[in-house]
Amino acid sequence: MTARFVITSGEPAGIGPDLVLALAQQDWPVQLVVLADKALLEERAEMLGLEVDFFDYQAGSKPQPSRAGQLLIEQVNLPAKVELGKLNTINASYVLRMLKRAIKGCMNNEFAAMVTGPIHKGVINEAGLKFSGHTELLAEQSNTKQVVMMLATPGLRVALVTTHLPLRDVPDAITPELLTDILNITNQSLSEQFAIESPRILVTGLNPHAGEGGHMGREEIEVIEPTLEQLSKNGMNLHGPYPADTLFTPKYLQQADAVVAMYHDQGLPVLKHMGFGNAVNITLGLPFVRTSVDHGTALDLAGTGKADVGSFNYAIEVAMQMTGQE
Ligand SMILES: NC(=O)C1=CN([C@@H]2O[C@H](COP(=O)(O)OP(=O)(O)OC[C@H]3O[C@@H](n4cnc5c(N)ncnc54)[C@H](O)[C@@H]3O)[C@@H](O)[C@H]2O)C=CC1
Ligand SMILES: NCC(=O)COP(=O)(O)O
Repeated sequence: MTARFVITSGEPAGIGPDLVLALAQQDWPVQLVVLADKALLEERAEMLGLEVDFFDYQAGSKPQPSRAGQLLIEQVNLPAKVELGKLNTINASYVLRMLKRAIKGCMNNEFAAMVTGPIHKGVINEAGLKFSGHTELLAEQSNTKQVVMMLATPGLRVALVTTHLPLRDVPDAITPELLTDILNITNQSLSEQFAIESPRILVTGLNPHAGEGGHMGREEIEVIEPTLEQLSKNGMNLHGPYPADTLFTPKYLQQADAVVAMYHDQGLPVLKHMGFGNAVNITLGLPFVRTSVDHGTALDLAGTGKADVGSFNYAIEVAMQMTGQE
């Protein structure tokens, strides 16, 4: 049977609406159900000069592959009119309603996967709604104790121990328990969802030169090394901790199935330098498949026709691979 994926269209003032319209320019072997305000998409399609026919999604209907020129929509009402590129706190609830609807549909198997468009974390917080990111919301709403953010581009996968928190708080957040969970989830997901036998995982240190034998920080000696030792005894194929500036060189990466980095801006700039526009963000450890774009809301590009849809397409393709559609 054709698989049905739910697509959240993201921050309405950004490029999310443009990207979902771009998805409708080609056929897909799965059915894509887009959560959005139809009037917003109609207006954006006109601006971009795109011909798209909109159809209303009927839950319970038989899924059919999505066809070029057509978009299946579930209506989500926008509280306020959108000005291109201008964030509006009143519309923050719209973004969260789409996400919660998608999560509910994935949890009850209405959808085989969710693919998310970019949201703006700042405006949601400005609206008084505490929000760190999709990753954290997905864990909370699906009652999952721990998830892993992993970005992937052909030739490199980077999973993170910590995600959206101030840099000042990172060292204290890296405990043996958290590191153990992150490595277990990453290892299990690479084996089961990516069919990699005994994945070879390289782990970064936290400090410059991985602490230089304790002279530049002791987290490697006190937390990272003992955790890797323990998990290696259990049979995991782990290597490190390596200085991040050594690990992210071809000699090391050629032999890696994934890198586990300690924090967001230790791992992601390297991945984006290598594959921006052709990378995907995957949340591992959830009871369903969730993929997303590698970029943000690009407010400067909304409605211009200059947004690159490469990462969104790749996010759908990876969701198809992960759900056995390819
Ligand atoms: N998946 C998600 O929901 C993500 C959301 N964000 C959020 O996005 C917001 C804006 O973040 P920024 O740091 O400004 O990053 P950004 O990715 O929105 O923009 C950075 C630069 O890349 C360009 N760019 C981004 N996507 C593009 C695309 N598809 N095609 C062509 N050019 C593109 C933009 O024009 C800008 O010059 C923040 O609130 C951040 O938290 C950031 C990353 C991922
Ligand atoms: N850099 C990735 C990012 O910030 C997206 O995070 P999330 O919203 O998918 O948790």
